Amino acid sequence: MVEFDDTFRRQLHELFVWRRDVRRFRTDPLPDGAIDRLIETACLSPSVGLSQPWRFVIVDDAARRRAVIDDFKSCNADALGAYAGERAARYATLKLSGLEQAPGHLAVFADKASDIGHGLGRATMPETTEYSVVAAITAMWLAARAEGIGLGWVSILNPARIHTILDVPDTWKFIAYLCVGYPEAECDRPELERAKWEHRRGAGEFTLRR
Ligand SMILES: Cc1cc2c(cc1C)N(C[C@H](O)[C@H](O)[C@H](O)COP(=O)(O)O)c1[nH]c(=O)[nH]c(=O)c1N2
Repeated sequence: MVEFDDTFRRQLHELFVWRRDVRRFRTDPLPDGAIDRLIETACLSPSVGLSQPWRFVIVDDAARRRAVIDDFKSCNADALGAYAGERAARYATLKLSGLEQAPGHLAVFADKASDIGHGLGRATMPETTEYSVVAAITAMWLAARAEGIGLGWVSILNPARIHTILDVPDTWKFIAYLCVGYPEAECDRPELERAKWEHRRGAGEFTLRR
């Protein structure tokens, strides 16, 4: 039996406040085993039917990393092209990945074909497989921050291309490409808010009572 006290709860709240999506990394390497440890923590996450559908690919190969970076550049150029006027000008100023600097690259997939969990909870909502993987990523994001490690989620990528680059089974659905490393700086406000792209809103805007 473990009990959590007020001090822990205050610190946990600070962890939520100070977790960031990181795009600006120092290039110094992560300690040996850091990514494996984060994956171990992620595997403690809730999953539909205890299916543990997360699949992790640590990307160390330089050619594969280069191919992912090239795909990001191509997708980001397309994304920029979809905006016009002032919004396009602002988009062009944003830094939307730390792929070039981050010492760690980690791709995360959902295994849609796994029998683990015997289908429990998935018959009516098959998408709960993907939800489970996102829950694991969130746990990893917070665990990393608690160690001073930053994590940046990159979704400006072509999933089919990532499949080919990483040569993973067809039944794996691409969920996230994560940059991992030490952040250049810490902040308690999202970078997109500081860049005046969007502002963070409070819970009152998203909560209904019925
Ligand atoms: C599913 C998903 C996908 C992405 C992101 C997040 C999530 C949850 N985010 C990070 C996102 O911009 C960031 O979380 C918000 O701006 C809020 O900032 P903090 O995470 O609070 O720092 C993100 N950021 C970025 O620069 N490039 C990207 O491709 C993505 N993609």
